[in-house]
Amino acid sequence: MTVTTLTAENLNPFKIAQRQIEHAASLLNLPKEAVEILKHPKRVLSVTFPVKMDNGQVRVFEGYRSQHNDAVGPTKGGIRFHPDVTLDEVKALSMWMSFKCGVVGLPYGGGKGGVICDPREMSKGELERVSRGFMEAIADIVGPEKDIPAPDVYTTPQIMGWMMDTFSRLKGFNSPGVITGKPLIIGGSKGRNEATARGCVFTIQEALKDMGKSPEGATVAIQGFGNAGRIAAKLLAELGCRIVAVSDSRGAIYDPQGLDLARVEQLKDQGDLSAYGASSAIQPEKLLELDVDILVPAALENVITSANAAQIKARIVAEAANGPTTPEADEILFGNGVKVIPDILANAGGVTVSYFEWVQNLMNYYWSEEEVNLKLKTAMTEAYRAVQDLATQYKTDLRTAAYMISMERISKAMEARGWV
Ligand SMILES: NC(=O)C1=CN([C@@H]2O[C@H](COP(=O)(O)OP(=O)(O)OC[C@H]3O[C@@H](n4cnc5c(N)ncnc54)[C@H](O)[C@@H]3O)[C@@H](O)[C@H]2O)C=CC1
Ligand SMILES: O=C(O)CCC(=O)C(=O)O
Repeated sequence: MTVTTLTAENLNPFKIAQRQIEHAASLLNLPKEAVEILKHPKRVLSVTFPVKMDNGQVRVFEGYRSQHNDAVGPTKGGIRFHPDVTLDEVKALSMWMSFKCGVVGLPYGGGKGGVICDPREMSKGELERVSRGFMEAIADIVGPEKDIPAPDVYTTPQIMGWMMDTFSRLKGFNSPGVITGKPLIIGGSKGRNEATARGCVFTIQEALKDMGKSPEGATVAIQGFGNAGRIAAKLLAELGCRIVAVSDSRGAIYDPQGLDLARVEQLKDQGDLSAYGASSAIQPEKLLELDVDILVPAALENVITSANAAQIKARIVAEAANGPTTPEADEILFGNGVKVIPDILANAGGVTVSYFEWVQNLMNYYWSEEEVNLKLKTAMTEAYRAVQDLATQYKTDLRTAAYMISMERISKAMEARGWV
């Protein structure tokens, strides 16, 4: 008799990122030292900083900045404000940034930051003081030629503006290139706010084309209704898709006939999607299992695991979020013929336009929105095609192919520098 021991799936994002690297490395012929280097961030800074809250009390916040690999160029990646931020999450997010930049061929390595806090419970003044406090705490290791932050979960253009201002004051000169995703008036790029979603939609269009399907009438469920999810909903609806379900941190709504997006947006602005109507409310986790053509996870990590992957009915899973699918779930989805457009490709539009913003800051010359969007379309479409071609060649999934392209690129840069 054989006894099968079921071990719990390891949901630690850092361990997951390392497994993804090892899996892609098994199909490549890279120096083993290069693979070992890629499995760890080069530098991690852990900080605490005091902030005076509105009630007069001082609260000490904790945050991190992880810089994964700078062989290709300075490190780049967002800053997350969320109560569940952990050091291992930030490390993984910085690793995913390196591979994301590699997929779209940007001259950057990966970085990421996070502060353990809940902006939904802070006043505007408290949020500003936390933002400035964190930038002051990490100022020594960031900069336009070192490490360039940007927005991520629960951080906004306004927060980028405050952080840029703090950095500039510390240095004694205006330094717009230290951070991207800024308000337009202080050096932001046209198109950056929509870029993550727009890039994701370009990849969905390519996937649909390969399947011989049209976006017209395709049904879509979107988890997360913030920068990535909300704008993806709008852009997909403009292409003729039917958005049947959306969710946020408070709940999910579903209408098989298609949601009235203008009303959903209005309710989100008022802070309560559930006011859409009781008959449309569904269990948030059920959104992932709806019978739709396209599923867009656009919230947090580890939402598609071995526990629900077999129940996913969507034909395309476009990962606007970072790390929504575990390796075990990837295997199940691939086996079931579900096309997963991996985070490091699907959401690379954000950092691509961040790169355009940084370039514009450095040359002090600004582009039209049309120019930005056209350059973004070219970058995303070419990246998608390269990843799809390699996946076909190796009979593997798109995530593995995307890792292979990036790891090869970073490894070559490390060799050229004499690191390995
Ligand atoms: N903002 C950007 O440029 C980029 C963002 N991403 C990724 O996209 C994802 C979403 O980020 P943003 O849209 O920027 O953040 P955001 O802060 O603008 O929006 C997050 C949304 O997720 C919702 N949410 C939070 N917890 C949830 C849960 N448990 N279930 C359902 N919804 C939940 C929130 O209510 C909010 O609607 C993250 O994984 C982020 O790393 C990736 C690339 C770039
Ligand atoms: O725009 C950027 O630099 C990075 C955005 C980001 O954090 C991400 O792609 O996950």
